[in-house]
Amino acid sequence: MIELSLKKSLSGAEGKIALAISCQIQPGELVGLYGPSGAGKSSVLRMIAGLMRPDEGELRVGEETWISTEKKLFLRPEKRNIGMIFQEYSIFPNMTVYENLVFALDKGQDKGFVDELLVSIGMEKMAGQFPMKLSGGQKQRVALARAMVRKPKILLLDEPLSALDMEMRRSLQEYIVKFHHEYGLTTLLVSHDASEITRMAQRVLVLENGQFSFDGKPEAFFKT
Ligand SMILES: Nc1ncnc2c1ncn2[C@@H]1O[C@H](COP(=O)(O)OP(=O)(O)OP(=O)(O)O)[C@@H](O)[C@H]1O
Repeated sequence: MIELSLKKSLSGAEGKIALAISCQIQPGELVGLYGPSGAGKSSVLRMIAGLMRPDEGELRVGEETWISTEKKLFLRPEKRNIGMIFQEYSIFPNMTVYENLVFALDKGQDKGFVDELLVSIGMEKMAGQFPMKLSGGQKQRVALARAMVRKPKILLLDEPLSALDMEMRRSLQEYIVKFHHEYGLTTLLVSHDASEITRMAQRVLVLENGQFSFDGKPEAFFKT
């Protein structure tokens, strides 16, 4: 279970936001994170990943404490077993698909898992291609596989589909849901797309004015 209670003062073009959020996420949940632009959705993911420090609060994952400002505890990002995908394609252009995946392996980790992932994303025949030759959807499939190489238990997705056309978007949605089930993940998906969240997630957290203003079934929120 992920249990978080975090505070962070954010400041941007539209002024200050006092982010003060708390929630519990059960293992195996696929949760959508929705809210207006600039509400702090990416910041929530970044704090979970260890890429941003909260001003105050606690983050517990299973038996581990990843953040406790009270105990002055902050687990480094590389120690957190997390996979992450962003909107922008984050694969290395100078490496083939295969090399991109192998590069993400832990020291001493078996390369066999890379072959399994290539099959899972339907790209085993494209292992020798460079990203330049791939479509946006294929690049994001590689990014998804790369995020999975170290067998994370948590997958954080920051609008990974928003640069894709509808057909590729649908296809990648299916890959994400498949991976979520196949690898027993707990997944958090930031998206601006109500239909995407409704299709993929069992639960949506709506971030507004620094707080979760809704926590429940996507159908219940988006029908209003
Ligand atoms: N390290 C930081 N410290 C303080 N404020 C920050 C920091 N990083 C980002 N911000 C500000 O926090 C606010 C929320 O940004 P964030 O990217 O988390 O929102 P978002 O909901 O993901 O937005 P979008 O939907 O447009 O991607 C912005 O005003 C941003 O400038």
